[in-house]
Amino acid sequence: MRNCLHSIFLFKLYNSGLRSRSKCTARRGRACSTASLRQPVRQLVSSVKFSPAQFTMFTVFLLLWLCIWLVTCLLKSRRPKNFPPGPPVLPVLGNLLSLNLENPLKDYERLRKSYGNIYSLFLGPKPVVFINGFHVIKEALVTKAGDFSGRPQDLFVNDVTQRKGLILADYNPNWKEHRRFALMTLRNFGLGKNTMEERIHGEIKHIIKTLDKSIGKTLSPQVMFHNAASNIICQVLFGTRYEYDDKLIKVIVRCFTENSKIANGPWSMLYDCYPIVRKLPLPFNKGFKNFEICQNLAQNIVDEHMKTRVPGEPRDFVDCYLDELDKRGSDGSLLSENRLVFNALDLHFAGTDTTSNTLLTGFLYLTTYPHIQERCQREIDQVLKGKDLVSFDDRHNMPYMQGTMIIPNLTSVLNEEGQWKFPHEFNPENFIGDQGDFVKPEAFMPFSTGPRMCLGEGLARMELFLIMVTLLRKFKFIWPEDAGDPDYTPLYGVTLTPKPYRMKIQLRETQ
Ligand code: HEM
Repeated sequence: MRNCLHSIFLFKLYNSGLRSRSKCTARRGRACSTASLRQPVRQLVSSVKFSPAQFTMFTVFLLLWLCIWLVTCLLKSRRPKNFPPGPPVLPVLGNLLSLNLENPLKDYERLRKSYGNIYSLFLGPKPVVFINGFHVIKEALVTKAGDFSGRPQDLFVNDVTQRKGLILADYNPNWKEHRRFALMTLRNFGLGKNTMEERIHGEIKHIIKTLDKSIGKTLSPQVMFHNAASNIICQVLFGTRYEYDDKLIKVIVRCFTENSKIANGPWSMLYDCYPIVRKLPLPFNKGFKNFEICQNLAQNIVDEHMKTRVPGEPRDFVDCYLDELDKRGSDGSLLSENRLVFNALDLHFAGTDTTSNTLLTGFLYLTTYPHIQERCQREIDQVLKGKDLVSFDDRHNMPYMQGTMIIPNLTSVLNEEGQWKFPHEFNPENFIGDQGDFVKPEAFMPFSTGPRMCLGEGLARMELFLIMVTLLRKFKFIWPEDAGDPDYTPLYGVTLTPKPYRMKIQLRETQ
């Protein structure tokens, strides 16, 4: 396994070397005066006259060069010895033609069935190894964590985020320091304490206000859940929430959702495979523009904090980071004002798209499986009785409700035969033990596992539980009669999003 990663790494080094060399040549070319070149070139062209023998030699030379190029491509795209199996590789294209680049999830599953849990593909000329299934993933991410906790540094997303964030940071002291700082600050701001629950309940009031306006009508929940998730993490990061029609947050959330799709889309795949296309005006440039917009907005927020902060009295993550910078001074720390902007953006993105898409998936299934929705509501009524608000601790008495969190991510493990009672069904029974108690199967790893596992898991779990219970207690969610059959196929992106849908809102009769 280490060998596989090693060859990918070498390939990346090779690529980046080529890229920087071609840049130098281009720069040198630009420095020359084009006018001074034109004259000798014209003279050369007019003085060249081919005899038939020269022409034949030239053609033979060209054909020979083409053959050498083809053989080199063929050799480059052959699987190295001991490399995991996979489908036959085409020169230059690799296995790109065997994938649906808009959404390759079904292809990955098909290849897994043909070649086993560890197989390889060539994305263009780049070899990559896919690992699937609970045991293999656990062995890689936990047992051999040191070998598998790095992150590639030569992809579209690295260039967009300028290699300064946390999610894609390589496994190095910079990642370690920023991860430790983020975890510590999240804890200080109430993760696992009542303060965070209060913040989430505060946001739920706004969700309820939006739903109340739609009683008896249908509503597309996408923007509402994205804004709610964004506001919860924004309060921790920037000490503020934004109204759902606020211009700034609308722009940021739009950039996040677009970039989530662009980053896993066909154009960024092209960008990753063929460095030669990177400077061309192709649709992936939108990703750079979107990120720049977010970066400027986040920089403004940080600038505002620098003006209004009281050192030693942090209001939020940004203030904590600035306090830490003061404390460390110039002791060679890896924290910096510039990195603050990128880390805050990473946390904002990671805390928005993920949680909101999970809520959207949850409600899609609950509206289309009304018997499961009703069973959840019976359990909620029974446990909460006269209680005003649900608290995170109530989850211990709601085994069925906890079991509704099915997340179509890390799909190979979350659907794996042998790991689940009903591997291909939306069925909370997957999480119910013989005694009717809540049981979390080992294969439930939507937050990943090992040192790079999600650092917002605690916050996300709290958000999902409190939001779902509160909304299910008050409202009934109905699949509209004229909406046709539900389509559960997710849209592919950094996180999987359900296709846009509408749900009908009713007040529950018990209310
Ligand atoms: C249902 C919601 C969520 C899901 C399913 C989820 C899932 C994941 C997964 C699978 C990873 C590992 C990615 C990798 O291997 O590189 C991850 C990493 C991460 N998540 Fe989440 N996440 C969620 C919510 C959140 C929230 C609310 C936050 C914000 C506090 C957050 C912050 C992060 C960060 C910063 C990382 C990178 C950690 C590192 O590389 O050390 N996530 N998440």
